[in-house]
Amino acid sequence: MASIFDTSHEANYSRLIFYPLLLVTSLLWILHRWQKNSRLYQLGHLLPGPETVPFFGNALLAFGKRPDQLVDVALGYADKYGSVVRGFLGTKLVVFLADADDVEVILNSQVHIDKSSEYRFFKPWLGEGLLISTGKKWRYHRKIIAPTFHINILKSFVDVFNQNSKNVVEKLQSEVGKTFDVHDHMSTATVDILLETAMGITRKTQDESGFDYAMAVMKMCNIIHQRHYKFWLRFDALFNITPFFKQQQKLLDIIHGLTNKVIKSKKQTYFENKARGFIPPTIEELTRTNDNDVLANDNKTVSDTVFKGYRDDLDFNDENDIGEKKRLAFLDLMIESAQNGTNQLTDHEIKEEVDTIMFEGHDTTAAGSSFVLCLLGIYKDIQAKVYNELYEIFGASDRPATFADTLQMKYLERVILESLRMYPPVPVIARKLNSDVKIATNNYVLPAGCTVVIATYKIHRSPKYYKDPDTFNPDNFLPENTSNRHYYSYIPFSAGPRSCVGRKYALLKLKILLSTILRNYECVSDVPESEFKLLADIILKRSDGFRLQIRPRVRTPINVA
Ligand code: HEM
Repeated sequence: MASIFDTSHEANYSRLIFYPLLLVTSLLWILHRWQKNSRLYQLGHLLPGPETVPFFGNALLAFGKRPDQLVDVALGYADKYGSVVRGFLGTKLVVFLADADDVEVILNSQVHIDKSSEYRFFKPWLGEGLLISTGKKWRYHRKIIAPTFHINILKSFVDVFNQNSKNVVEKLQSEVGKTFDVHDHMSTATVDILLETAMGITRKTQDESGFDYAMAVMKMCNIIHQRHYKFWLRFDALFNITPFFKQQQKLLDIIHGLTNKVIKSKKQTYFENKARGFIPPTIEELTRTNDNDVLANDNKTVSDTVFKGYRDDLDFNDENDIGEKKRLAFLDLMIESAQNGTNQLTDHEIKEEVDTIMFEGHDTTAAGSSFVLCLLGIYKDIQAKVYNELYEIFGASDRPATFADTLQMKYLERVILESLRMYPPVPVIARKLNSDVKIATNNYVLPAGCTVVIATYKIHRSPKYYKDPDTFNPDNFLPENTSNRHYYSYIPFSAGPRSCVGRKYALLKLKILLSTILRNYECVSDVPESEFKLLADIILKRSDGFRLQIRPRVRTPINVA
């Protein structure tokens, strides 16, 4: 009796395991067949790339790798397969492009402007701001935001850039004689500058909330970085049960709390001023150019030439000095034009744009300036040439830089551009295709629905466009070397209609910040480039830290061998 009972119990137990297993296997088989028959899969497999395994595609290739190892993994595949490489992350097709002709097809298009799904991690923070919005909304907002970065408005920020650069120099005094991470200082300075230029919050008017905001921006960037390289954090359901989610909520309360508070108080001030008969100048008035202004060749920056083939909506330095104009932060400009009816932005949309500018303008320039200082610390002869140029402009004086001075910093500008070539702060750009695209390489067709990753870092290091691409050489940006180079072989700020609106702002700020530091300190770095441990999440950084030493500068010209 007992043995009969045991046998039927075992049979029940086997059935309990067998049927669910059969169901799961059948489902996986159906999924696999569906995957194999899908258009994305079939067209994707016509592109070069590593062997795939069922369900995972190529996702396992990145499994167990540290974020700093992923850069080498990705570069290894690019070396093996060439300028077009496909990979499957499960059912998702990702195509990496590293040829300027192919990249131009995507970036120069008015159609392929949608960001890839990875950008959704920014949504709780930036909402539908310029970085992630698309379609009509993006086009409308871009039309409103681009003029607020007009060169005349940027000129009015020169004092802010100078004052904050001076603050950095003072803070750096405590680092003399030590080895320290210069990125911390660049990050703080960048947020301070942004608080003032984007929101009009100065050190004087800033209370604790300004400092908390700066800290929250830095920590939010960190959480988003984690979501990019920790695979499981990509799923909202999992992310929402981790401590990161709670931390994110708190940080967003601080960030949005301050932006909302500032918008409210700025609007109130606007109405009070209006009642007293004071109307601030409009964007049109601030950016109006004088027809008699002649474009002198001396007023062109190196980047005016480098970026002239970008076909974007940013103006050039096409005028002489416009004289003293009132300084208005981006937020003031947006409020003013919303109130006078020039734009239809709601307070909520203005908040999203200000938050976007705070994010985009922060980590990018902090990383960019840190790379420049470390590279100059390594290449002393190049640093000497930069200093000699600064000495010619400023002598031994301590006077702040003017906009006209920045136009004379041609060698420094080449150094910045070269640093952005070798270490582009945004190392890749990702787009989602809504329709098929034929690219120049082998007439390959990239199918609708795939994600295109433009491998800026790889293009910038291609021997096809740069002689000795792994050597730091600011002369790569001499006119004779730039004139015949493919425009899309240099895209640190992206290019085309969706290029970085902050490009001119960034270059002007970098010139003032870096020139002020270099007039006061000599940089020394004993970590060669070969030992940089690059970490590419959203922004390219060094996981080994931006270690630097500084010495007070002896203000005399340096003999360059
Ligand atoms: C060295 C500094 C910077 C670099 C290398 C850089 C690079 C870039 C790149 C590559 C993009 C395109 C991103 C993409 O398509 O995924 C972008 C977009 C953008 N950047 Fe920058 N950026 C810098 C500084 C700034 C600054 C200082 C600001 C503002 C103050 C800014 C504001 C923006 C905005 C708003 C967008 C979105 C534009 C759009 O989609 O229409 N950036 N930036």
